[in-house]
Amino acid sequence: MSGSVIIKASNLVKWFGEGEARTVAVKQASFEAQYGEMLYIVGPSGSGKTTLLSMISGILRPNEGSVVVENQDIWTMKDDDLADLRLNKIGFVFQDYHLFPRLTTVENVAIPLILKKMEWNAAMKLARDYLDIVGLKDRADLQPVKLSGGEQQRVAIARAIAGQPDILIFDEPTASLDGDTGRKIVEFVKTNILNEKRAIIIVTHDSRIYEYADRIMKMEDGKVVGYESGYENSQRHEK
Ligand SMILES: Nc1ncnc2c1ncn2[C@@H]1O[C@H](COP(=O)(O)OP(=O)(O)OP(=O)(O)O)[C@@H](O)[C@H]1O
Repeated sequence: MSGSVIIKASNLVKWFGEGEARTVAVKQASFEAQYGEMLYIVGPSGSGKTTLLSMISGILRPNEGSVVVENQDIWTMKDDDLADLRLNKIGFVFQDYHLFPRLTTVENVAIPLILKKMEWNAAMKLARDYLDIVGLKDRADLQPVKLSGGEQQRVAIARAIAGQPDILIFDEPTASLDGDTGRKIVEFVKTNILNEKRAIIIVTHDSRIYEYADRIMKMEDGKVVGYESGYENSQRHEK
């Protein structure tokens, strides 16, 4: 499936507020993401990255334009179908992990499985397997507060992949991590989580991880203004 389109966003427009208070956050943005690719979205603060992500993941309805995910035009779907798509096809890893502090790490990872109505014991068993994939099987019964930032990030990754999403979205994955841990996480994700049935989208400001991108899409002032390859970009940063 590598090379074919998993997300096609066309002419997306989103504004907030009305009249003089109106801010147009995304202005006619179009792009495609492909199966098997790690696509970065970069750009200055306020350039519309989060708003764009919210529209392609079925969270925020665009004012104009369309989003097609695996051949489904998501903003024409019924609410229930859109909720199913969000649960089954899209996984989010948030900058501050969003782990539930009172649950153990394995319970955190089991959440999407329970939401998909898997029986409790089976969900916990599978959640342990996902923790094993991210190298944290021995931390399964601890609460998140006992883990380092990099470990918590890996728990969030295990939880996101437990839902078996085709599209995995990371919002600033390295922002709370030191440079070395951040690079290791992204390298891990590229080697172990990305495959040809899946796409990974990363919003980041962190040029230290550009080398892992297949493509870097640049946004400015609500618009997509160009692309670079991760390699070109890391070469430039090394000069
Ligand atoms: N809910 C909202 N209500 C009003 N304005 C908003 C809202 N969300 C975003 N905006 C505005 O839309 C513009 C784009 O914001 P957005 O968060 O998408 O940018 P960003 O590139 O993700 O920024 P950052 O890198 O700082 O997260 C900004 O001017 C922002 O103030």
